[in-house]
Amino acid sequence: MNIFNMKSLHDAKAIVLSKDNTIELKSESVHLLNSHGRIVSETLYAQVDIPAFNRSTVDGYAVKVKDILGASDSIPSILTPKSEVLMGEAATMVCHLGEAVYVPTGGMLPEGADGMVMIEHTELLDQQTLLIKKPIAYGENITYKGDDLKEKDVILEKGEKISAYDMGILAGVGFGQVKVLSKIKVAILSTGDEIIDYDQVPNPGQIRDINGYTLSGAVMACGGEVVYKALIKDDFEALRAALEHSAQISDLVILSGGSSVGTCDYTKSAIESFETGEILMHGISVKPGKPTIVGKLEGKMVFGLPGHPAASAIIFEILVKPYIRSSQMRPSNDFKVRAIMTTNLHAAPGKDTFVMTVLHREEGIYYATPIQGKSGLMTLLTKATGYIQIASEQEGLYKGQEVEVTLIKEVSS
Ligand SMILES: Nc1nc2c(c(=O)[nH]1)N[C@H]1C(S)=C(S)[C@@H](COP(=O)(O)OP(=O)(O)OC[C@H]3O[C@@H](n4cnc5c(N)ncnc54)[C@H](O)[C@@H]3O)O[C@H]1N2
Ligand code: MOO
Repeated sequence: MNIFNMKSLHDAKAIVLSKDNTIELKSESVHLLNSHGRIVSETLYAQVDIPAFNRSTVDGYAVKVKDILGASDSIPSILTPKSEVLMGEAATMVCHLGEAVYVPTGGMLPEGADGMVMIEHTELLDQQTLLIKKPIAYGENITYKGDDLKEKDVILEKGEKISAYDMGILAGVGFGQVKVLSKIKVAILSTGDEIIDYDQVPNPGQIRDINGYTLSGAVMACGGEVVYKALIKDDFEALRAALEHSAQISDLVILSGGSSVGTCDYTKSAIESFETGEILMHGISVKPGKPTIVGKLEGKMVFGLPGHPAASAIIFEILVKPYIRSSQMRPSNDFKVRAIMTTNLHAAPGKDTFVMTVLHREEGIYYATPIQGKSGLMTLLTKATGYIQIASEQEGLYKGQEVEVTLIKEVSS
């Protein structure tokens, strides 16, 4: 009985990421303070120079460098100190030959000066006499107008994610509002008669919804917004109604459970029951996650993930996350670490096998220890630092072999 029309992982990814199936997110304007982690929807250019004026990087005296060539402790150069520059105010004086002007760190350099001497290399004998005991190079201890960023320089390219440092530079050039991609709107449906919410007490045979929350967190971590989250019983009409509502209010629908072929697994038939519904695949040759369904409804992608928490999480990582990133114009850039296997590991022949793994580091080398367990075990995910992918043609991995671990969280040691 060939129930699944199985796709290889490669083909599944190609279908999910094909131009016909990806969406273009709209653009919106957000306040700078809310821009962290958002994706810029148009290239941002500096509108001014940073710094906007020549300024000192030290507390000291602005001088003409040729006045103090060869200055030393034993034969200091003698200059006349002039009025000082005040922080936050324009330097209106001019530094002439034979003169020095006091400038605090970050203060504006007076016209005529071409170097800053640190105060510890000077000695103020009286109001008219300043000894300089060390020479400096032209431009020393000065940042010039536009050294950091010049007007029209690119700050962020379209599609880049805004970091904390980017927020600072955007403030520095005066951006109060930033044009970013709207967050992808995601509906998450946890299906199954046995599923109850966290605040209910399970009767025998019932379990609390884990996937709905894992998937919500995973969507948010990818920069998406969960606009609808619901528990749906194994009831064709209820699932159909939830799918219809989800497709209307979201850009993407994710279901968990009901992807297999049990009598109550309605996901596939519910999608197909709509005129605009279509099944793109049912079954991917991966372990875990084989019964995954990918379809479309009203032009929106619908991912039917397996109910087992680890399987649904792996399929999110390898299929849904790349889909969300492609909608954000960002190629997948999973962070991988090379590590040494601490045990032998068997793979499922003919399938790409994904195994949750703990990483530890000894003397600068990472070691990967697979967490053995069934895909229904949630603790696999909470313990794991990442996962190993064993290609379908490989029989397994051996102890001591170097592998790539794709990180799903930060490495703590
Ligand atoms: N005859 C076959 N049976 C199964 C096959 C198969 O190929 N032939 N594949 C197995 C595999 S692999 C998986 S994975 C599961 C997937 O089944 P479903 O997607 O239909 O998921 P359910 O049966 O609804 O649930 C499986 C398991 O996960 C628990 N679950 C479901 N939802 C949640 C949730 N939101 N939070 C926590 N746990 C959840 C559910 O109670 C079940 O224990 O099918 C195999 N069967
Ligand atoms: O997706 Mo299933 O987890 O291979 O058991």
